[in-house]
Amino acid sequence: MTRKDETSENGPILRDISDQEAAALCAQLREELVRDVSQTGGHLASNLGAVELTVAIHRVFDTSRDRLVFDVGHQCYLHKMLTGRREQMPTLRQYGGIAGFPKPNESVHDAFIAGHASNSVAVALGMARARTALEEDYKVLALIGDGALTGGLAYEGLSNAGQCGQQLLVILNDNGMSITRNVGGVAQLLARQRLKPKYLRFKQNYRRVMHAFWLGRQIYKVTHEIKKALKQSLLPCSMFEDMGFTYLGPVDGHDVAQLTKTLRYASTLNEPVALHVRTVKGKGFAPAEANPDAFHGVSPFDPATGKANKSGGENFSAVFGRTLVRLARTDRRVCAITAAMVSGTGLVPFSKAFPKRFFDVGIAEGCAVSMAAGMAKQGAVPVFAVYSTFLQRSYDMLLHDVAIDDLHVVFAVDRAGLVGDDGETHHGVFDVAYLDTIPGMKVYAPANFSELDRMLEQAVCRDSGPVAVRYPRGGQGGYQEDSGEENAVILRTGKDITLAGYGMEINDLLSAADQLAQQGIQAEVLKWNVITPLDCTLAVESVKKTGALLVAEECAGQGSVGQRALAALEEAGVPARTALVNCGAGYVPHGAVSLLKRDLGLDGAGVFRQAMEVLGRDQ
Ligand SMILES: Cc1ncc(C[n+]2csc(CCOP(=O)(O)OP(=O)(O)O)c2C)c(N)n1
Ligand SMILES: CC(=O)[C@@H](O)[C@H](O)COP(=O)(O)O
Ligand SMILES: [Mg+2]
Repeated sequence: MTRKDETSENGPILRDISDQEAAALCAQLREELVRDVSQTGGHLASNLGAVELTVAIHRVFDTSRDRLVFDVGHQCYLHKMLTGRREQMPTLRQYGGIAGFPKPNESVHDAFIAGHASNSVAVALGMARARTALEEDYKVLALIGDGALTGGLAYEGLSNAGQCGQQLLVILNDNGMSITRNVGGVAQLLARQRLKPKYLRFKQNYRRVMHAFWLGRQIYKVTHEIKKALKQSLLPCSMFEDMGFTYLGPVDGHDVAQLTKTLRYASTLNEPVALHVRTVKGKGFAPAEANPDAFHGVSPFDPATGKANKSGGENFSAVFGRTLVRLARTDRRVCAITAAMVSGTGLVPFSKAFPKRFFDVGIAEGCAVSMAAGMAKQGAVPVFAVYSTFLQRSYDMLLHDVAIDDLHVVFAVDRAGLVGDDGETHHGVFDVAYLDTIPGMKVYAPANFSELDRMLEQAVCRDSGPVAVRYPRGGQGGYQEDSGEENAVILRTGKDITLAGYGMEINDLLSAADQLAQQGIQAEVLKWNVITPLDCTLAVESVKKTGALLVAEECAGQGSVGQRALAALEEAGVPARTALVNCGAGYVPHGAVSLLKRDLGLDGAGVFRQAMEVLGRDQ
């Protein structure tokens, strides 16, 4: 049986439902959303806040033709539910299931890839321009949150879009929150903008009073000045209008009837329109409304209480945060920077202990790196804690602002390697290559908590120039010793094959070495502690002995440590049978890290299998 809310041959999916039916559908979707995400985990709070908005959009626009561009895309679950994927929600973010972000290869309704913030307006503008150039006829929408609006790329998009002179609807979903409370001047401007209804009421009353009584020129002048001051304090000139948009709002984002009416009106305007919608992050699920930060991205939980099914346990981010607090206690030059990821990067304790030395720049990784460069130039020791995938945004700032002058900026590169459920937009598999291209850069790859603690101290207190410490999402593995201060160390000696790697992959190499030992093969296990600049002296010596090298790493194949190691062998004239095990040339999908590693041959069994192949041994 088809459902009224999922059938669309032509036109908006929900075009035929009444306001009452729309409100009932919102309640039902909200309930299902909580139920499904409590099983799979995911971005619950953002989606709860976008229920009415998504339903209203699907009452007005036909997303199979009209192009709806999500910013970040973490708030697309309702859209997926309404576009034929409602039954698949229990597979959300699971290996082989539907993705947690829009994917054009999943549905014609997903107009564009999303995952990284602030690009939606630029992408939507590109679509609008293509539509006009190709003389086609459809609407283009960008749905952007107030958090994403802290990113510079959003303004590049807006600045161009406002002047484009054609239909383009930017919907601002303003809930006052990024992952944590939104920061910066634009967040303040939006907060004031939300007071607009009060201002309008004031204006109406003021006019009425002025018409009723003639109070004389002097009084008028005085009140005019008061009004001007009030206007400046309550409603600074609308940023959107100044950029060329017709500004509508702010509108109550949980009144589906009103939203639909406003969207219907907006859809008739053949010009750039900015619709400002006020929403509540976590709306309708009390634990999420009370704690939207904790429910931004959740692991499976009890839908009755909101309590997580499993407690998280110790992780690299928390160890990083603690170590940085320790270092900052003895050195007042140490400062911490985040780009809207204060909780994810483990910086909450630092922000509380040293509020004057803690800076959240919003979703502005480029700004964070340039700001860190400025701080370093003036004698501070800035530590920018950032996810590997988001640091990609700052490649030019790394090269231009930090490296040329060899400034001592420390990069705490979190979520390095596979991250799991977020998938291809979020895996930290490119930093190994891109950081290696930065002149003067040093990159540490701790394999466990105690190495992270020591290497971070080294990076902050004793190194100079740009230096990064990269570590993965989650907890440590069985290998928990500190391997010491050498650039590379032999953890286990053997004569038949060299298994080399760094970071948490060491656990899989040691497991493979155990499995090889059961076949009578003695593997030498080499661990790099520093991967840029890469010192291959020990690796070359080892391979001279074993005649075979396998390098395993959770990173893209191009620019990998393995590639560099092979080049070093060639340069040294050491012949060897070799295998490079990594993420290859493509993108890695979403799913549990253990399953992704299995598919890539990066788990212990996979490394064992490939080592056997290198050695030409039957299994
Ligand atoms: C370039 C980049 N940096 C950081 C992030 C991590 N991130 C994901 S969602 C989010 C907050 C987004 O806030 P907003 O756009 O207001 O959406 P809301 O969750 O409030 O609906 C952040 C910082 C990201 N996705 N992309
Ligand atoms: C949507 C987004 O980019 C973040 O919310 C990200 O999903 C956080 O990932 P972690 O769960 O690893 O902090
Ligand atoms: Mg927000």
